[in-house]
Amino acid sequence: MDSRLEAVRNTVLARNPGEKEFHQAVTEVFESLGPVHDRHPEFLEGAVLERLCEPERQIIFRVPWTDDSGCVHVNRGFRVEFNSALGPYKGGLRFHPSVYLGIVKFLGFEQIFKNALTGMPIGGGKGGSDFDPRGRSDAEIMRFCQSFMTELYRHIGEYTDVPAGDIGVGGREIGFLFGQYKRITNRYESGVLTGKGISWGGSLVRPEATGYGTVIFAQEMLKSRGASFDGQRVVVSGSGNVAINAIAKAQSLGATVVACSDSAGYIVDEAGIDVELLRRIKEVERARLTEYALRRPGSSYVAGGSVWDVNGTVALPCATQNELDGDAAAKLVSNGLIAVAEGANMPSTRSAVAVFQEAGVLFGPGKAANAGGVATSALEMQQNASRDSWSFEHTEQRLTEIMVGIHDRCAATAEEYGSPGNYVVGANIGGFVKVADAMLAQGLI
Ligand SMILES: NC(=O)C1=CN([C@@H]2O[C@H](COP(=O)(O)OP(=O)(O)OC[C@H]3O[C@@H](n4cnc5c(N)ncnc54)[C@H](O)[C@@H]3O)[C@@H](O)[C@H]2O)C=CC1
Ligand SMILES: O=C(O)CCC(=O)C(=O)O
Repeated sequence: MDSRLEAVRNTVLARNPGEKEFHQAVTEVFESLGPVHDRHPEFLEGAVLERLCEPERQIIFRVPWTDDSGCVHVNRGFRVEFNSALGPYKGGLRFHPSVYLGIVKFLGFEQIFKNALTGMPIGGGKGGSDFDPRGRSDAEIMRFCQSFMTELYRHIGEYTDVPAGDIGVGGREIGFLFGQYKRITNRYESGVLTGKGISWGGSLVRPEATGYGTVIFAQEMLKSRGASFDGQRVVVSGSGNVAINAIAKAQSLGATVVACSDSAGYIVDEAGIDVELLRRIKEVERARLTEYALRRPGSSYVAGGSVWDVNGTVALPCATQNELDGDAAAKLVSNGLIAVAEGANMPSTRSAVAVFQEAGVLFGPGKAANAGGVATSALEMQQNASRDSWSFEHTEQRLTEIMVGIHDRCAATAEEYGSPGNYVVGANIGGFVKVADAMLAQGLI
């Protein structure tokens, strides 16, 4: 790493002790930015990096709620409003027991660059809670969401901060959160949240957008080498919103997706995953992945282990951070992998990324490859602002144009800064320069 940037990075790490995922995200971005600072000394003079790494605002709050038996629980809620140079803070909410400040900050930091890459007017933020939704009834989820929003409402708004979903937060939770916001404020402020239901201000394609966008990005990478999804053997991790829609899109382009996972194990289905069955099991019944193998002849469930043991030519990690390490990467490479696109945020460890890049595998980092979700959230905000509702075809066309644009911008930026084919460099520099220019233009704030 460039020594000027290393000094800033070390200060950031020392100021934020124990936040290892945030440290990892910061380090990975800084490693790309040396050439930019050679060309733009004004970024150093303006302390852009120091400011960028310090969130504009961090909110931590108590979330008390009662379970169905009347027992009181207390969770912790977070919203990190990281950077508003390009627009209102924008980013999802994660409900998962692993959530703490370091996770929310890594996600919020990544979101700044991702949102800049979309070309839409959105800043970066992220939030969530250490609440574990697993096994909770609808009534418990509703009470938790209502309590969470009873504090969060005073910090968000169409022009301030616009949350959405992430792990553990989907359409059901956004509904409960929106209802409580409306009740407290007495305002039907559609643009305050995205990922809403289609009959009350949501956008068609938003549920599919992250998974579809990841595959569109991967398809563009494959095209750069004269290949396509047609005939590829694809391995996906996760079985949530992003994974299911990535599977659907990859198979619609002629690939066979042979495996996907949850936190307890994975399924293998050599005939290609039956997406409608998977959707029913995960999204309607909210059951475990084991159900899939019980109902689908010819498929099998492997308890524990790693889905990356299954060989494929394309890998789409769509579960969670640091789920694919250097050993798994080496195994995938030796099994014939040609491309990886990250549907999840930072699913590959730094050593995994190094293995892929050294082997010449096409590698699309999450902040570029999974930007279709937040981009379609911005399209939802546009529809809300104009009290309009677009067709599926029109919205999907916009998503496709945005993803192709992100791919091309990353490729062109990597080339311009001397790292042709390196989408990590392209995404980090492309996102950074846009935000840094806006920050300098807006003065010392
Ligand atoms: N929902 C969205 O629009 C966006 C989501 N993402 C990222 O995509 C990833 C997945 O999010 P969603 O699909 O929305 O969440 P989700 O809650 O719908 O699904 C998460 C899935 O990951 C699995 N999972 C969690 N930990 C795991 C582990 N250790 N090993 C294997 N599987 C594990 C869960 O079983 C579940 O199937 C996250 O990294 C999220 O930050 C990124 C951009 C947008
Ligand atoms: O749609 C959004 O606002 C947030 C999506 C998100 O959380 C992400 O891109 O990681």
